Amino acid sequence: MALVRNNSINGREPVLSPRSLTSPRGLTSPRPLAVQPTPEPVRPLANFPPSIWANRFISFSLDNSELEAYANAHEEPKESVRSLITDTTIDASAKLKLIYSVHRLGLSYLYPEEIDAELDQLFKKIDLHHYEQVDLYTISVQFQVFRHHGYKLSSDIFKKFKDTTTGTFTDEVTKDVKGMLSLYESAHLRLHGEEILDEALVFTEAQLKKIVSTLEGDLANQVNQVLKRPFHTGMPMVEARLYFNTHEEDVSCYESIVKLAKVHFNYLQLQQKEELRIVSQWWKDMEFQTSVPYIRDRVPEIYLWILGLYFEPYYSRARIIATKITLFLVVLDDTYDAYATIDEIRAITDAINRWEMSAIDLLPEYIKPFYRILLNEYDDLEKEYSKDGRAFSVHASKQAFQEIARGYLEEAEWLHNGYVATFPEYMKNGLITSAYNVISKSALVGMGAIADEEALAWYETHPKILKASELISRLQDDVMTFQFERKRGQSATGVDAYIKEYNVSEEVAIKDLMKMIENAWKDINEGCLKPTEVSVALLTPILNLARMIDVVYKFDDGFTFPGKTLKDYITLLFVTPAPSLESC
Ligand SMILES: CC(C)=CCC/C(C)=C/CC/C(C)=C/COP(=O)(O)OP(=O)(O)O
Ligand SMILES: [Mg+2]
Ligand SMILES: [Mg+2]
Ligand SMILES: [Mg+2]
Repeated sequence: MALVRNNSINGREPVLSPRSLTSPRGLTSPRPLAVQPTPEPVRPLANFPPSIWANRFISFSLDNSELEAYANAHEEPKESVRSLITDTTIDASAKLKLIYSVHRLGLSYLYPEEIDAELDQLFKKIDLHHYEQVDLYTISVQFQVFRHHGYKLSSDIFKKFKDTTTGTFTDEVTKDVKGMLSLYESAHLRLHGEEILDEALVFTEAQLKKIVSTLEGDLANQVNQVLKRPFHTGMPMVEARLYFNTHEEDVSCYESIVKLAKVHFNYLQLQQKEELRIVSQWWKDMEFQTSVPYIRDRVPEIYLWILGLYFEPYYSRARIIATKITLFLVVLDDTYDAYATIDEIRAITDAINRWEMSAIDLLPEYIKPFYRILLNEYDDLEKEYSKDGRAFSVHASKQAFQEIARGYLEEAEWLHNGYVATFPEYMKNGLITSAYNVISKSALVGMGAIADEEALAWYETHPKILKASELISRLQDDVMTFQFERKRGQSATGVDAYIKEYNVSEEVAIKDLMKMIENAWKDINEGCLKPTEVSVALLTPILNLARMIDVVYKFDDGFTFPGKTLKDYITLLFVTPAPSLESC
C-alpha cells in the first residue's frame, strides 16, 4: 500500500486515511492495453445518520388571520407591561425582579428604551452598603439583571456570603437552595479576575448536585434545569419557554406579563413554523438529498441554530437567509470531510474562489448543482439588497464563504501531507473553520439598517468578542468530535495539535482547551458591558452563537447525532403547542 501516507499523530498508530486511497492508481493494477473507464475513487464516507424529521415541517400551512389575531392580541398586554416597567410606585427590588422576569421570558426587546432608562436610574442610585442587609437570592437576581443589560455591578456584593476565617461560602448559603441556584446563574456572567464567581460556580454546582434529588416541585425542576444548562449559556427562545414552565410563582403576580408571554409564544411559534417550512421546501426543491446524499441532512437543526442567534419577529427574512447560507456550509464541510478527493477539494475551492458560473466546468458532476445553487442564491441576494444599498453585506458574506473554503482546503492539505499543524497554526485556521465568521456576517444581511457599513467595518476588525465566539465554536466542536473524526482518519483537530505542541496527554489537552473556552466566555461577557463597541443588537448574535455551541456540543456531538438535545428543542418549539391562551 505504497500510497498510504504516514499520518501518525503524536505516537498514535498511523491513521489509514480514506482519502489516501482515493487515487485511481491505487486501486487498479497497471494494464497498459485497453482504455479503462476511470474507476470511482474510494471515498471517505461517514454514513451520517439520516434526518430524524424527513418532510415533517413542509406540510405546515400558515393561517395568516391567526397570525394577525396574535399580533393584535399583543397590544393590550404589551402596553400594560410597559406601564409596569415605568411605574414609579414599584420599589427598586420589585422593579428589578420584574425586569429580570421580562428578560428571562424573551420580552425585553419590546422595551429597550424603557428598561435602559429604569436600570440607568437604579444603577446610579446603588449604594453597595445597602446590600449588606439583602438576601442571596435578591442580590443574585439584581446582579444578573444589571449584567444582562450591560451594567457592571461589582461582584464584591457576594463577599459577605463567604466566611472570613475559612474563606469558603457560609453554611447559611448551603441551606439556601434558591439563593444558590441564583448565584450559580450569576457566576456564568463572570469576568476576568472575578475569582469569587469562579469559586461560586464550582461551589454552587457541587452543592446543587448534592441536594437536587431531595427537592420537589418547581424548585426541583428549576435546579435540574439550571444544572443542565444555565440561562446564560442557553438558547434564548428555549430558555424563555422553560422559564415560563418552571417559574410560575415569579411571574404569576403580574397577570399582564403572563398574558403577553403566552401571546408572544404563540405568535412566534406560528411565524417560526412558517420560516421552517420555507427553508425545508427550498431544501427539497433544490434536491440536495439527491445531489449530495452523503451529507448530514439537518434543515430543522440548522434553522434552530440560526433561531438561536435572534428570535425577534422582524428578523424573519434574516433568519431565512442565514439558514440557507449555513446549510451551504454543511454541504461544504461534509463534502470536504466526508466525500471529496484532495484533487476535487482543490477544484471546488478554486471554483468558489473564482465565483463565476463558467468555473462550473472545473467541478466533479456531483457538486455542480450545489455550485449553481450557491452562486444563484448569492446573486439573488445581491440583486435584492442592491436596491437599498445593502449589497456590501452580501459581498462580506460571500468573501467569508470563500475564506472558509480556503480554510477547509488547508485542513485537507494537512491531512494529505500527513501533517499535524502546530497549535497556533491550527488555531489561526481554526478560527476560520469555526464557521462563525461566515455565519455572523451572513446574519447581518437581512438585519436591515442597523447592520450598516460601519457595523461591518467593526466586524472586519475581527473584534475580541467575535474571536472568542469563534474559539468556543472551534474548540468545543473539536473536544466533542475529535474521536469520531480521528477514527475516520479526518484532518487532525485542535486536540491533536495541542497534544503535539505541548506533549501532554489527551486528558490534559481537553482540560486545557476547556479552560480556553472558559476564558473566551469571560471575553464575551466583558464585550457585552457598557459602553459597548457597537449596538447590543449587533453583539447579541455573536453572544448567541457561543451559546448555541454549548447547546449543541455540551454533552455530545449533538449535530451529527441530533436525537437528544436538538430533537427536544425542535419538538418544544415547533411541535408541542405553545402555552394555551384559554385562561387569559
Ligand atoms: C465547527 C462548528 C461547530 C461550526 C458551527 C457552525 C455550523 C453550523 C457550521 C456548519 C458546518 C458544521 C455543522 C460543522 C460542525 O460539524 P463538524 O464537527 O464536522 O465540523 P468540522 O469539520 O469543522 O470539525
Ligand atoms: Mg466536518
Ligand atoms: Mg471540516
Ligand atoms: Mg468537528
